[in-house]
Amino acid sequence: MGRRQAASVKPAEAEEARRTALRAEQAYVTRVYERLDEERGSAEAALREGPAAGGGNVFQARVESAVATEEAARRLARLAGVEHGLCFGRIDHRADADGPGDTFYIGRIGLRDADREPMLIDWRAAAARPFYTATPGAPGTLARRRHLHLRHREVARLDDEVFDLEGLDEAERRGIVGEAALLATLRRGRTGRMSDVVATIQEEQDQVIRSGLQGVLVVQGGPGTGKTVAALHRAAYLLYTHRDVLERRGVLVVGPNATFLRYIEQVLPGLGETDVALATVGELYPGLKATARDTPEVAVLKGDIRMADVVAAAVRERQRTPADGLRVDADGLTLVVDAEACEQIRDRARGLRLPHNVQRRRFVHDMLEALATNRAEQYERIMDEPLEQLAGSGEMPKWLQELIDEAEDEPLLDETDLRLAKEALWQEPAVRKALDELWPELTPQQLLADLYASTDVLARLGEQAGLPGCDLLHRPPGSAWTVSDVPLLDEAAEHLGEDDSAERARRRAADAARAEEARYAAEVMESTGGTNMIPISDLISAGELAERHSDGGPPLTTAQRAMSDRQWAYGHVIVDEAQELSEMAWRAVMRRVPTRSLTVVGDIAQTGSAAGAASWGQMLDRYVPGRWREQRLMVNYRTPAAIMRVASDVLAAVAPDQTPPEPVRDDGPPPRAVALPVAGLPALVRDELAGIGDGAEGRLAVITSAARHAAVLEVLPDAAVGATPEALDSPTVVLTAEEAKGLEFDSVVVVDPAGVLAESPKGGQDLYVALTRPTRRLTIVHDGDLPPLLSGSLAGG
Ligand SMILES: Nc1ncnc2c1ncn2[C@@H]1O[C@H](COP(=O)(O)OP(=O)(O)OP(=O)(O)O)[C@@H](O)[C@H]1O
Repeated sequence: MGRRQAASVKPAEAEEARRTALRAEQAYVTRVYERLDEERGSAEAALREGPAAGGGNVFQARVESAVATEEAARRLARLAGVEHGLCFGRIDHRADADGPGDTFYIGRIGLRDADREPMLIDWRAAAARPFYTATPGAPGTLARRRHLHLRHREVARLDDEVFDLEGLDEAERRGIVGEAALLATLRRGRTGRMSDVVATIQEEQDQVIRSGLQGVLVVQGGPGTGKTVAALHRAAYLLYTHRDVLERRGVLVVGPNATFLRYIEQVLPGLGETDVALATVGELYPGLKATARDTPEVAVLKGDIRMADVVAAAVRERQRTPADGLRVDADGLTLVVDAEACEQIRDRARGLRLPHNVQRRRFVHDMLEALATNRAEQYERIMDEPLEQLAGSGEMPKWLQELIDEAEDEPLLDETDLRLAKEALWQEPAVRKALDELWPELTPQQLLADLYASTDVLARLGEQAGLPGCDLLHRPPGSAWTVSDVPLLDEAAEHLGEDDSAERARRRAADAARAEEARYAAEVMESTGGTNMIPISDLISAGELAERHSDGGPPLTTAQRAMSDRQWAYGHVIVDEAQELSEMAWRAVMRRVPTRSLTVVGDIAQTGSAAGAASWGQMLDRYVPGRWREQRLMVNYRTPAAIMRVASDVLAAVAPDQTPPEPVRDDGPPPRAVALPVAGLPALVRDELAGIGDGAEGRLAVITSAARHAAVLEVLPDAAVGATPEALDSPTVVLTAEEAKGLEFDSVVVVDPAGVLAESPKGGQDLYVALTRPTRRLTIVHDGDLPPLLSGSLAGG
């Protein structure tokens, strides 16, 4: 870290200097917190006061104050999130000929004093950048970087890195204090939640964080290189730098499972950002929270890009024409539309290039017209029969013949007749049934459930799309939706258009809410003196006022609005553990960010899903051919070197073309392998928990093969299980390797490594993932032979 100490300072002097420095920093930090309290106070007051007392235009004021209140609420949320470690750094620029160098304090947010002078620089501001980028080799204009470690509002410790001893005055030189801030942070026990690293961001991470908003940035890095944490800081940085666009359009973070999202959910609020949408792929389709997983074979099929063609074909299958024409019994007649006309009507509807449910309106309209015309023709024939007999008998009166001759040139049905006839026919159950069968209104769920229900259709459409084996997707109707179904539902929704009936219901509910608001707004008008006191030009109608006030609850945040709207276009999307996404999942993600402004975070060496990525190009070139940029993170901040040696042996065997990251830590006990039946786990887990502290801080995960999962749960009944909310809060949790992805624990016990290897769909990546979860201790438990690829770097036990 390139820290140079002032070696000549005597210990007593150094101690006194340290105390003086601490006192000075404490005084500054106290002032900063006082300022934070003042800002909170004024935001709270703005919220409490609500609508500003009316001047001449009470309605305009009400609307404006609603906006101000929303802003105050947002500001309050931002201020509430930054209490912990508000100020964490200080940079001293070198003195030069013009005088002493500037000193800046760096914090989670920017604060100015009552005179608008900066007290705290937001870590994302350009002025804070040297705090992250200065190195001994390239210090820029910095003389010193100081880390302030706070405990609540107290300054507990200082760490200095001095780049230019000459650039500091004598008192400052004596006051140089500290131990490398990064390593101190890394050695802390895990709390079950990811925390921000805003005080110790490393330079290669800083480049990721501050990379431009436009285009696709791939952050490729081995386990523990801080990809996730850097991506989250990037979200906060982008929101700060491009707030105008991103606050409106929103930022979405896609993570591998709900536990992972919970694990990271505190990072952004701690960085002052509370309005970011977090979702798994299983939650991308509003209204659904799919968590069930398919077998690897099925997941591979559902994730294949050719499924897009299968879904498109499944929709076309539902736009039928009867081979012998349509015949419907209605009104005592059998109405007929011949096969050729049916096909023409279908093709006309298809030609609209609109979604199926919208095309359906055209199809129904044209079919009703054809049926109505046919009915009129039949009626005419019926009417004509007695007339023809009359004419044949030669007894046709002249006046009647003239009328018949006149009518010859008139259309069978005029516009009004046609409309009425169509309306009448649409009320006929038999007509509706027939048209629904030919071109049904469909929800994505119906389409997919019907497709999965038919082995024949699956096989046929799969073959047509060049994707054999689709009959494997067969399953009974009513089965739970899986994560791999969600991109297919999304695909189907694109073809079908929004569900018309659901949309109508939503509109009705919104209308009702608006009516209620309008009533309320009218009451406000009345109680505040009526409309005649307000200049007409400034008047906002009750309806308009209601419109702006949502439906009575707290206003929806951008993230909430975005998450409930399938067609929302985000300003930026971050995909974590992105190597796991299938081709179809990428389609669903890309749909949500038409500007293609994305951060893609992952590690090809950790791809566990059989449908996941073998390379970034495989997934991204389709959307941004050759236009994505890659940044690599090479340093592992999580896993100590001895444990990484074991993991690296596995990586060399399962993915020899991948390079493991370089560990920065070299502490902790050596990893060990223990020959032990599952029944011996409770004692081992007890010892391990004792080894990582008092249990209040330390977290332990037992990562097991699926084969041993049930047996492990039986002997560890108190442990939390799987990707559940408790998983992060319990001292011990039992997980599969897939569930452990992205998480970390002080101690990890890997049970049945041979099983984990054998079950890994890609051939071993899951074992690599499991071995790279610990921050301090690793124990491998086996009851058969240890797989040879593990024995090289392990101590027996
Ligand atoms: N600059 C840093 N300062 C302090 N801690 C850091 C820093 N960078 C990373 N870490 C810590 O290292 C650990 C690993 O980070 P993170 O989970 O982001 O890595 P990752 O690359 O996403 O790993 P994986 O691929 O295994 O999911 C976390 O505890 C994180 O807080």
